Amino acid sequence: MNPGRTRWDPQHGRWETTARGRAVLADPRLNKGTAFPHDERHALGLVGLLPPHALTLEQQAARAYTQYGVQPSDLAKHVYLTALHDRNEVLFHRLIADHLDEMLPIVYTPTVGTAIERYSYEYRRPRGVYLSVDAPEEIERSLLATELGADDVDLIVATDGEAILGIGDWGVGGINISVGKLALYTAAAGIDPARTIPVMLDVGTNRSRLQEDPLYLGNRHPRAERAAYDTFLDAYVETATRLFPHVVLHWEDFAADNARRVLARFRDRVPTFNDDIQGTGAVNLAAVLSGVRASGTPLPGHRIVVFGAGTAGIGVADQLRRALADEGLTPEDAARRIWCVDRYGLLTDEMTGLRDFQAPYARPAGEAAGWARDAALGGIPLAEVVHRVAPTVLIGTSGRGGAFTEAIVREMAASVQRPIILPMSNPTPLAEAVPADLLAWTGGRALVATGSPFPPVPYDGVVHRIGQANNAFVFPGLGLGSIVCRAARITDGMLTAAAHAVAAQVDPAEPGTPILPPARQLRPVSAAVAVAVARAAARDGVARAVVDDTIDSRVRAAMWCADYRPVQAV
Ligand SMILES: NC(=O)c1ccc[n+]([C@@H]2O[C@H](COP(=O)([O-])OP(=O)(O)OC[C@H]3O[C@@H](n4cnc5c(N)ncnc54)[C@H](O)[C@@H]3O)[C@@H](O)[C@H]2O)c1
Ligand SMILES: O=C(O)C[C@H](O)C(=O)O
Ligand SMILES: [Mg+2]
Repeated sequence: MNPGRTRWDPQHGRWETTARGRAVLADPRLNKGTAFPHDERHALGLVGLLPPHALTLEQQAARAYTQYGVQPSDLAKHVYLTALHDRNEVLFHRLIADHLDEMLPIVYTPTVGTAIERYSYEYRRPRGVYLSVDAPEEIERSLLATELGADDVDLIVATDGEAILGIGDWGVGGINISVGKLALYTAAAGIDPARTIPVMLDVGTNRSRLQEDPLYLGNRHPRAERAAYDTFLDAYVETATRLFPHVVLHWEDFAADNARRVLARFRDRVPTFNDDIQGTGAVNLAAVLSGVRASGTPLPGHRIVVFGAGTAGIGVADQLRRALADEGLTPEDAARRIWCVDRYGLLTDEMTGLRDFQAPYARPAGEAAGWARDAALGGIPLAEVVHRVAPTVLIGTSGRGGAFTEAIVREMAASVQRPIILPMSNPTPLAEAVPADLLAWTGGRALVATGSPFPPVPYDGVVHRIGQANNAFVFPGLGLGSIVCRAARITDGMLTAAAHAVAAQVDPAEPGTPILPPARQLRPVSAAVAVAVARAAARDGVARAVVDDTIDSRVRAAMWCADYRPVQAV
């Protein structure tokens, strides 16, 4: 079977291919299955290879939805969608677009977590590009194997699989988070899937169970030491940006130290962002701003506790601090409104082992001198911090399911009318509290949003819909805006703009209204985020394309939709 050459012809809005027959059906970009019209069947050598009657995309999507519906578990649904993705990309994206609310938890958190854990068992076909720390010299050849040229790639999502959601090191299975994020880019922001690449940066795994598993598909050695790791990442960024000069580089699910280091190393050189630090920081800021509006107290009047001071937690704190500074506070005063609690308790400046990115939030030891310490923990626990600080905002980025206990939440709610409580950890079992409990413990007063999706909670005659404080509300629009304005860098100003754009999409004044928009509005929300991001890029002097009054329509015109395009035999 000769796969032939296939390219997208933007001028005519069609695929051109030298492939014929079964090679066409085997290419998920080209394959329309039973929807191939008769003229294309003839031109592409498909006559006789398909049953005679041609269906429409809508009919195919309805059939696929039925097939999806009879899958016995969420993992089976994920596997079904993955197989569909590998057969027919347009149909996959159409199905997701038609059922976004329902399928988001399957292609994305929480089920993507299970799929990552089960990767080497559920494996059917490869997707994306797998790069190995043991062969940095193969990076160029591997990226070129996609057959994509210099002008063909807008976006790469890469992970090293060390800190997947809150479930830790899953090695090569992490490719599924890159794939899942890209599915969201397309569903939410209409990023053309053919112009993206999911990448697995396989630097090994420290999970011995994977190293010893005969079916494990990744490198079977411990994670590379720092020098080899850095050489590999340098080579990846150098090669990717040389081959694809317009590419935006998205980093996902790196462990905290590498996440910070890698971002700091490249953010002033190329358009790049870390989703867990910056995307999360921005969606959290959106949720806080929206909750703050509902609470009636302006932001500087709030006391914020962040539980879990790692990649996401400090990313969240950094953007809150900037938002407070925007309200006129000095950076020091802004940091004083934020109390961070990590695995050894409240961060204080007498702590040993404080990480450099945590240091700005360390409280002066004197402030907490008389506070109760927990001997087993080795520091001041969350309960004591809540007792002493009386926070108005409580954020969970710890990956510790159930950490916001009834006692803690009741204590918080005793001194604040509308407590803003955001258990952001994923997947679902790791949420610091579940919305039904939070509403029960606060007499329905809590303003809640969660990292993974939760169903609405009826309480005292009001149905409370639960917003999803997930970076999915930010990264798709951030990517789209950056691509459309050809951003040379991704600045803090672009992230703040994204947060404000998300917050502007909701009016949480009505009882029961979520503080973030519903997932089914991801597309208009992402368009608004993209416009705000492009404008901010222009203000910050990093937009390489013109950003003027036409930016709104240009963003919308750039959004890809899941429809079949003509396939031209050449
Ligand atoms: N909703 C979102 O958009 C979003 C985005 C990114 C991350 N997250 C979630 O946040 C969680 C953390 O992710 P991360 O990438 O920041 O991981 P991380 O490992 O960098 O950070 C977790 C932090 O929690 C601390 N911690 C662990 N046990 C603790 C305990 N008992 N008490 C207090 N702190 C404790 C760790 O020391 C670490 O600093 C994950 O569950 C992840 O899914 C959510
Ligand atoms: O992937 C998600 O659902 C959000 C976030 O990036 C996470 O790591 O939890
Ligand atoms: Mg993540």
